[in-house]
Amino acid sequence: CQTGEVAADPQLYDQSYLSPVTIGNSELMLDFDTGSADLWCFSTESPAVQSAGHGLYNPSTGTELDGAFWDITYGDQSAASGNVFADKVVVGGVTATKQAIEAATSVSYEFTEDVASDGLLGLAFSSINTILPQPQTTFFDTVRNTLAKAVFTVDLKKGAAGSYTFGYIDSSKYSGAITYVPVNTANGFWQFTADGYSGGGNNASTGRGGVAIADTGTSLLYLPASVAKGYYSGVQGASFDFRQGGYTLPCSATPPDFNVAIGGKTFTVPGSYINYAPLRAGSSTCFGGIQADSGIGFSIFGDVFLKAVYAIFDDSGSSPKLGFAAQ
Ligand SMILES: O=C(CNCc1ccccc1)Nc1scc(-c2ccccc2)c1C(=O)NCc1ccccc1
Repeated sequence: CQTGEVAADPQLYDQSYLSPVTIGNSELMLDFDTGSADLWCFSTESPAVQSAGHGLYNPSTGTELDGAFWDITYGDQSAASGNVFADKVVVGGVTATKQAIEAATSVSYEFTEDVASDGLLGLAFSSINTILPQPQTTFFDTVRNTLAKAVFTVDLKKGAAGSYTFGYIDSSKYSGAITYVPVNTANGFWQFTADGYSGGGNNASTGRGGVAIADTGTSLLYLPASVAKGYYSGVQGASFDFRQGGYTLPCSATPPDFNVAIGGKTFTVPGSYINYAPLRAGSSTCFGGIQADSGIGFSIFGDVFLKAVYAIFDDSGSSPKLGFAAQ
């Protein structure tokens, strides 16, 4: 009965959180991503011009999955592709003896430039794993039956190291009760329904909720356009800047707290989390932590929301469920 815990280290402005993972005999820093289902990493097979500065997986310790390849494109059009090996993976003491490792033979510049990240560890459902001709399981699905309880938890923090646990819920990480909601796995995400929103200007259209996913791999909180518009209508100096592709606000602003009703419980995102980051170093204009989910098809509860709660990703019952508790 395995259990384990691993640190989640915030990158600049909490843009992403990285965790140490042992793959074969390399230790790499991976971005744990509940919004995708591929475990991929830079490798000795990646072109040097693309992998400079990154930790590399050396497939010599693994067994190649003949004829298997992978190719993934994310919503921001960043992309990676390569071939597949089976190798040992250890996360916080939890061991998968034969995990599909997707070794990159090509990555887009966004990944090359993010030198702190050596790849991603997908924690969405294996149904959206991109390996062809036969999709493989995520790390969580691979070790699930060996865990004390088929759950993992997410405790991200603003500007400080948080943690992921596997196989147990850490009662010291939250206060009050855990509120559970059902998960719809049809799209391969940890997808749930939010009941409603409040806070900010004209109370951000309280009452109308919608379909959302819990996504550690996305930095911000993407909400229905009407909710985002309503929220910023109460923030002095905030506006939708189409050149920046979203809402911006003065870095000197203290935006109001934002409340989300889920499972009949209200969770609050402190306003300071919504003054996200300067457009570029030294700018006095900041990008908003709440943005419109237009064109995505659902809302994305990314790190701006997740760092305000303790989140439980529970696949231990007859159907998966998500739990949220106040940190
Ligand atoms: O793709 C994910 C989870 N992985 C995030 C990630 C991590 C590292 C590098 C790149 C991406 N989540 C989801 S579910 C649905 C979308 C989406 C977003 C915008 C348009 C269409 C689909 C995304 C996604 O791409 N998230 C990351 C992101 C990047 C830029 C803007 C918004 C969201």
